[in-house]
Amino acid sequence: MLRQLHSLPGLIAALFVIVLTVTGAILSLNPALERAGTVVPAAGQISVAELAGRVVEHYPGAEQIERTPSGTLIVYYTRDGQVGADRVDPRTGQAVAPYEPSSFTSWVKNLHRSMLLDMSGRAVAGITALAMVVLAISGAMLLATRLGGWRQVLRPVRGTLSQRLHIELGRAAILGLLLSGLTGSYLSAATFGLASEGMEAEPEFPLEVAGGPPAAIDTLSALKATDLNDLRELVYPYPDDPTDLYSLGTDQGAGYIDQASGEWLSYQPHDATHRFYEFIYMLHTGEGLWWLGLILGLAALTVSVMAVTGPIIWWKRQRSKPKIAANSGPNAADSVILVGSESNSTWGFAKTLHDSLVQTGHRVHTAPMNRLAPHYRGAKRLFILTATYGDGDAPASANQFLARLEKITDAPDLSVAVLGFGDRQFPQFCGFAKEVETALAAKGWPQLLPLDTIDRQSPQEFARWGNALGKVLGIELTLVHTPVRPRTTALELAERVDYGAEVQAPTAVLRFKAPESGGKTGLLSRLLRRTGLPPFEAGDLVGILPPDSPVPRFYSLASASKDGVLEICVRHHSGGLCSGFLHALPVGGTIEAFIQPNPDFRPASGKAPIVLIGAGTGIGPLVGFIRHNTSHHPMHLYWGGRCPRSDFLYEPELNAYLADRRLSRLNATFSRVDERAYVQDKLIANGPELRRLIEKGAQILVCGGRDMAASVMAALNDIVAPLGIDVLTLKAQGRYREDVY
Ligand SMILES: Cc1cc2nc3c(=O)[nH]c(=O)nc-3n(C[C@H](O)[C@H](O)[C@H](O)COP(=O)(O)O)c2cc1C
Repeated sequence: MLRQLHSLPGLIAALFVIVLTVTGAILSLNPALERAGTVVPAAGQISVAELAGRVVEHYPGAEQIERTPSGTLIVYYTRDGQVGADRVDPRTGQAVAPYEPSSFTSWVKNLHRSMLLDMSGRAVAGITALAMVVLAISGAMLLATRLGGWRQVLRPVRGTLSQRLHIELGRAAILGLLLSGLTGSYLSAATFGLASEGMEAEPEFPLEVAGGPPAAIDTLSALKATDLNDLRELVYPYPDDPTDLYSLGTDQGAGYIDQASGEWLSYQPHDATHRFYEFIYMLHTGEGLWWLGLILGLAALTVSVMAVTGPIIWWKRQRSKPKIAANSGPNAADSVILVGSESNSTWGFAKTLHDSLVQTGHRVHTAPMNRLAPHYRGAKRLFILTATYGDGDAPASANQFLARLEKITDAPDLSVAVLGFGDRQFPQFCGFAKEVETALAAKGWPQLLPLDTIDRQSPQEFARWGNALGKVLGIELTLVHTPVRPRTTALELAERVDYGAEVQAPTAVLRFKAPESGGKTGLLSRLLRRTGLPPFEAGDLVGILPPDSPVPRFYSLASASKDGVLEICVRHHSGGLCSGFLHALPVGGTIEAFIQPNPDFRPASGKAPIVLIGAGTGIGPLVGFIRHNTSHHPMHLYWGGRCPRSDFLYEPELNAYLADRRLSRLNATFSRVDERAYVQDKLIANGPELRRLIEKGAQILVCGGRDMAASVMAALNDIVAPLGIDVLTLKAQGRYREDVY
């Protein structure tokens, strides 16, 4: 619901919001520009009488003096039968320049207020301002939900570039946008009589005047008692008419002043509602508060970027959403399927189960696990199909499931079957599915079937689970699902560097490029510096499909697409289908591959040092980070291999990076030399220095095998213990990230 509330008005209003905010940002410059070209005396320094006295010396035909909210003084006058208007200096009363309101500003103002139309345009502008309020509030609530509560809303965020831009800009600008949206909505409501503007003071016109010869303007007591900074306008009496009066408007009220006595003959203050209206007007326009205007203008500018990133996020979500037909509502369904997935393959299995149950007459509701509802009114059974990521962690669509489950107190009237999807190569095989099963059992949720697991999307294992489920449900259930082959790109091996054969750790650095398309396109691509590679960053994953297998194997990327090559570092495991295929691949040979973004595993921006830790092929993404460290951010690398003569991966590159300061410190250790040591031993030896780095806010990125990662974590726990923290604290702060396999 919250998401719909955020995305629907967002999409509809995007265009109008862009017009409103870009024009708003332009207009917000005016008060500051005006202020920069204006002398504003301190309060109590110049009275209206003094100013009027100075003005009259230069403008004997002055008819009116007006002061804008930013402090610009404009004198309207008649000279030789011609009317004119000048900006004047309050200290001398002399002209600064002729007053010529900018036609561009009036056009922009018109566009901002009414889309260059009449009242219908004003209504659109008002509704757009309201939509901006809805967007700002629903966006903040979405973020709070996503980050686990209002206290967490300032936590670092992860995600794709569009997501991070959208959230960071939204966070920076939200208060400004809320203020602009709320004040804009109020001003619009006032235009349409839905809110009151109050009454501008309308003093009575005095019927009697003191009479007698007019006194010099700089001696009039009412003008002497009025500070220049309170002036709005002073209108002079008609020349040679002793019965006419001065009309004076100030921030507080308005009235008429006798030409001869200089006394107020009538005066009326503005009412409180009008003063409130003017205050809101000032907050909206920044007129009279130029610095606020600039802040609001900057906030408004972020909207144009968010109006692009928002639809990109929405479109990507729509595209990746599986199309589930006949999806009943959560309370109308008798069977509920909840899906935990990161790269969507589990959705395919869920859809097969959904369709089969619908065909056998069931009403089925299928949704992501994060949408677990507190009640499913008519449901008899709940199926949880979930993948596992990281080191037994939840996939993206299930990362809030356990927290939601925790909040449900009553065991429901339905029974549950959990089916885990994973890969037996990972030590925490289906680790998250097991965690879910344990949490459900601890809460006393009845079991429909014991936990079952599917290795590498095996259609046979899924069909077998379907049979077991059919028996329990008393129906014929045939689950036939062939995993959809991911959309891949062909890449050609351009270069390989081999290491480690002598130490029984054959490892290759493989560099792929897009195959030459030749002809015109190739030339155009070269001219446009296009690489033909899909976009990726170092630290993302590449999924490679070995021949005769529909299931991809993932490798961490050591390059970014802007480098023009896709680089990975692969160790040959005996019997390994994909590593065997890659090690046998000759230069010129091709692979089928696709990118899986891994935005969590990246060096943080900012000045804090980065500590990179890895062993063996784990150096791949770490080298990528160092290669792109052209701003010479302090980076310390700890890496472990077997023997410096045989498997010192990337040795020449690392030395070059040390020389040009992309790498601050290289700590390489080897396990098959006389002083044998592993990377965790080096960490312990350098404990005090690491502690200093961590105290300075260092971020730690670990990449490599699971055993190494466990030893590194244990060593670092000992190292940071004197600081009163542990690795889990650093993890929660986003300062300890792992890419472990
Ligand atoms: C980076 C990464 C980490 C993974 N970690 C695990 C794991 O710890 N345990 C496991 O059983 N499977 C793991 N897997 C395998 C996935 O859970 C499995 O491929 C699953 O079928 C993917 O489902 P999805 O496409 O719906 O996300 C991992 C896969 C990747 C790419």
